[in-house]
Amino acid sequence: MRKESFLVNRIKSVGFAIRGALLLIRTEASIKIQVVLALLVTIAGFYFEISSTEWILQILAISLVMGIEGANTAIEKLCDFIHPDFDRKIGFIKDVSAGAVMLVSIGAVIVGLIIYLPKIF
Ligand SMILES: Nc1ncnc2c1ncn2[C@@H]1O[C@H](COP(=O)(O)OP(=O)(O)OP(=O)(O)O)[C@@H](O)[C@H]1O
Repeated sequence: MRKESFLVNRIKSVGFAIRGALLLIRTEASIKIQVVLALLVTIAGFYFEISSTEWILQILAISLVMGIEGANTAIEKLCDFIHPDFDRKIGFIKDVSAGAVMLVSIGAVIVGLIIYLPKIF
């Protein structure tokens, strides 16, 4: 069988990644909420005319939370696939994975407060 070129392989990988991101947004409730929040802070960014540095921090915070949420979802699905029954170790893995989302979310909220509180009050 003919080996596909490096470029064709890369383009296919991007296609799989886009399909994964769309699946995530279509199927996971938590990421839907994060998408809505991301849209709201993006509107706020334009409304309050935040600086380039603030845009960079805001975009980093949004993508970090969504990226870790995606990884958390993948870990949960993997756990459910390899061990659908109740297991203390699976519970630990899922808790740690959810904890990672919570940690970056706290950071993102703090970034948001530092950017917007001085502009609102
Ligand atoms: N197979 C299992 N064995 C032990 N504990 C589990 C198991 N499945 C879930 N848990 C516990 O329930 C918690 C929630 O797990 P679940 O997979 O429902 O995640 P979730 O955060 O509710 O995910 P989502 O709402 O995105 O589907 C886990 O963090 C873990 O403490």
